[in-house]
Amino acid sequence: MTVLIETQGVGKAYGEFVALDDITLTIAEGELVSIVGPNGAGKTTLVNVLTGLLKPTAGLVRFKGQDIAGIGPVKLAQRGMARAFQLVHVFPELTVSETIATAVVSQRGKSLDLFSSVRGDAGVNERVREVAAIFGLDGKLDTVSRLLSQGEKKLLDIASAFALSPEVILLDEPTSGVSSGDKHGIMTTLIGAAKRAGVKAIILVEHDMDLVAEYSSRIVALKGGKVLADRAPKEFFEDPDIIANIVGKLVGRLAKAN
Ligand SMILES: Nc1ncnc2c1ncn2[C@@H]1O[C@H](COP(=O)(O)OP(=O)(O)OP(=O)(O)O)[C@@H](O)[C@H]1O
Repeated sequence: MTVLIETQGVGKAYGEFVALDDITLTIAEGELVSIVGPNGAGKTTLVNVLTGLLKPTAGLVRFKGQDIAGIGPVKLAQRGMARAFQLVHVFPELTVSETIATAVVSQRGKSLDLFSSVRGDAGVNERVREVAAIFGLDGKLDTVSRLLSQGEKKLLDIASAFALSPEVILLDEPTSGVSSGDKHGIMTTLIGAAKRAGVKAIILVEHDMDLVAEYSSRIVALKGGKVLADRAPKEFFEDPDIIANIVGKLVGRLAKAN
């Protein structure tokens, strides 16, 4: 298995507070690795380190063998790892086509003089239509994103990350805010799209244990900034310690939220 991402002894402190402690893990081609854990476990901090947004205070983080500590999302996307930008929330008045075009243009290193240049750029338009079609959004190209359903907004966010043609994609609660009936539809759409688009690995941060159990090839559980478990789903959900420390708590939280 080709390793795409690896951390060795990663630590991250916010002042005196240790949010990540000695995290060593790998993510290889073909994997869908879920990162789970209770509130405050360090998931967001870890993901920010893995995507080069935060520089760890200790240890190494590498993507395809190269140090990516703190390199930032733009450089990281150019090297092949992308994360949904939540553009839909930032620019609710942009259409589906303009939102995806923003990502395509940023990847091609063009200036953001978007709407004069993009409309006439056949290459960009073609890529926008291609990405929209993968996500079933081709009928909505001229709809402003504010008017999309919650599920469509999620798909548009993820489509924008796919527009960067990444090898690795990071999905941070891709179905949050979506009704439970639509969650599996979104997951299957995006996993199918990832395969078709040549994405080699997916990192998923997710609280919904149903989704984690169904779609992960491996699960990394964090607690108090440490790796509590790093296992395949079957072993993960059969371990009573994990059920007590992670799954039970999250299921309890979901039950309260629903
Ligand atoms: N910028 C910061 N400064 C100080 N402490 C922080 C900062 N960011 C996060 N923390 C703390 O670090 C710990 C880990 O936070 P993090 O957001 O990574 O957890 P999480 O697992 O993503 O939680 P949640 O599920 O609630 O989003 C928390 O105790 C949080 O309060």
